Amino acid sequence: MEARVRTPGRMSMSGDDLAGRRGVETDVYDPAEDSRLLADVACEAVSESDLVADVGTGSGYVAATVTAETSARVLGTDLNPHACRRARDAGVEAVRANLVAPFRADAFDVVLFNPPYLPADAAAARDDWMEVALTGGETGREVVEAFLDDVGRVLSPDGYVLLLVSTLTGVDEVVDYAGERGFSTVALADESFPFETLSVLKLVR
Ligand SMILES: C[S@@+](CC[C@H](N)C(=O)[O-])C[C@H]1O[C@@H](n2cnc3c(N)ncnc32)[C@H](O)[C@@H]1O
Repeated sequence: MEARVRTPGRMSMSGDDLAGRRGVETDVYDPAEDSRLLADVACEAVSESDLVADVGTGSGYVAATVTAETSARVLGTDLNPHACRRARDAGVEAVRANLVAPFRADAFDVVLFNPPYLPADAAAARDDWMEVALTGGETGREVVEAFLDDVGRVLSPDGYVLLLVSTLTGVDEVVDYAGERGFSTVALADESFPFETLSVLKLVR
């Protein structure tokens, strides 16, 4: 599966852009530069013996890439049933789940998440799966914060999170929120685009 580079990316999407994207999209987020950045960092970080969760797996691109490059077992999860089907078609073990809710404590060595992070535009809001893939409530951080509230529970003692964030979402706010949940944070990679910088944060306790 190839990551498709979108120009411009989701960072610069207005409501019209979203509508246009929806016009050519189905129900599943196609891999883009954010997916590729997270996959690249994860391929460097993950070991063969790790059990990995790819939360919000979408097409399964990140999970499939990490499995192919590292031989680690990667379980994909997504709220969107169409995404779960598409990920399975790509060879990914995928389950429908809200974030990490169904998983037992200490289940994963590594949790990956390329979250919905755009602040929602109430005027352009649509009740569909692309909205779920792209927007994180009024601040853009609502899904990320819900994730940070629970992800520590499912991490093994030496486990860590690789989280894709954007300057559009407020990186400092995400780092502060993670800190309040007991995580320290280091940025492993950054990539700048005209309208935003994407970073992959490693969160450890
Ligand atoms: C930006 S897309 C990323 C897709 C894929 N990981 C990638 O990098 O190409 C965000 C994904 O998170 C999923 N998602 C949104 N809210 C979720 C939730 N509460 N629980 C699980 N998945 C969720 C969306 O359905 C979407 O597939």
